[in-house]
Amino acid sequence: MTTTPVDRDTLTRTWSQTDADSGLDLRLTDTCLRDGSHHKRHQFTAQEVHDIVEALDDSGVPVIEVTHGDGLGGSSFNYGFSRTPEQELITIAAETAKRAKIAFLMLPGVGTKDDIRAAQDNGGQICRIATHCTEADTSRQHFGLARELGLETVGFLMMSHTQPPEVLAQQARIMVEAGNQCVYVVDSAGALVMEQTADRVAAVVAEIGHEATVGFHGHENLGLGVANTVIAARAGATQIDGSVRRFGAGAGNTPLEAFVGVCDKLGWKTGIDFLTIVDASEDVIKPAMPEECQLDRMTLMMGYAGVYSSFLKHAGNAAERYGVSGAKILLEAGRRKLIGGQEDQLIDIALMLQKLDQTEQDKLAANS
Ligand SMILES: C[C@H](O)CC(=O)C(=O)O
Ligand SMILES: [Mn+2]
Repeated sequence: MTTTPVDRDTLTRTWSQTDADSGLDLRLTDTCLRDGSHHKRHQFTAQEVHDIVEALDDSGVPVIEVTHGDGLGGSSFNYGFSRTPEQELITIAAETAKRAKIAFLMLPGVGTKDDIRAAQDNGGQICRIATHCTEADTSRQHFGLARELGLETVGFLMMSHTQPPEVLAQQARIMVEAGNQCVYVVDSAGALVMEQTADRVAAVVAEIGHEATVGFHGHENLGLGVANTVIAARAGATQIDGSVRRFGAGAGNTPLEAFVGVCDKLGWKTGIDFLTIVDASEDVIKPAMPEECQLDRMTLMMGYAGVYSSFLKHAGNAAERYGVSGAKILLEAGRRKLIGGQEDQLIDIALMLQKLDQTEQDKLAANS
């Protein structure tokens, strides 16, 4: 393993100087009202968003992300329609939070510049722009606009497990040159294993660490959310995502409350009160979840095969509709290296599996 040693003091200073949360070692973002939207099939009610924001804000969570799971404009036939318009949810979140900043996510090509403007008008303060990790150039004009509007900016390099550290570093450079202030290594598939996380974060820190901050967004599909997040922080990530109770796509995200407890034990200041956030998890977040996020056959397969976590419900739907194994759909999706936006190919795979007999299906799975 090769991890570049990091000057944590310099990094913490970089973002503290531009943010009111100075004094924290790590700045945590809860994403259950965005990543959890996948798990909830985008069915959040206004009341749930109000109650969750209130509870997270009371716990001291400094940033709360609220948007359709696939970002601004995601409410569609392809990704699933929202029960409550996301701009309404952003407005409620901004009106409810007393201290926390409200972040929103957008994927170029799914959301538009007008969606960014509307999200800011409704109280969003942090614009997070996500691209596949080899397509950072598609974010240039959106970062430009966000900075022009005075928004704080964050860039997401999705599916970071698919590229080596040096490619992520080059892509991070493109985002920073476009005006982005923080680049996240995003383990969309929950496929990264410890040192692989550290090496990617360290490479991005080495490339942009003196101009911008670095973040890490983990998923639990191999049960490594907290471990990967700790090692990411040790490698220099100072902005960290998680979702209380793991409320996110696939097996969910790094459980934020557990990570807060770990930070307390490591002496890393997050500004979040452990006891309050544990109560919020039990009393407010749990009742809003359709079910707990599971580490089961389907989600383990996602981590193992490197499949985008938000494919879980789509693969489940296709499996049920065409009477084939959801786990085999996911294995084949991993073999084909599908990325976000290719959800329709899960149906192609299900139809292909339907035509194969059991032995042929097993052979295909074994080659994945
Ligand atoms: C749009 C995606 O759900 C973004 C994300 O959370 C990830 O890639 O992970
Ligand atoms: Mn995610």
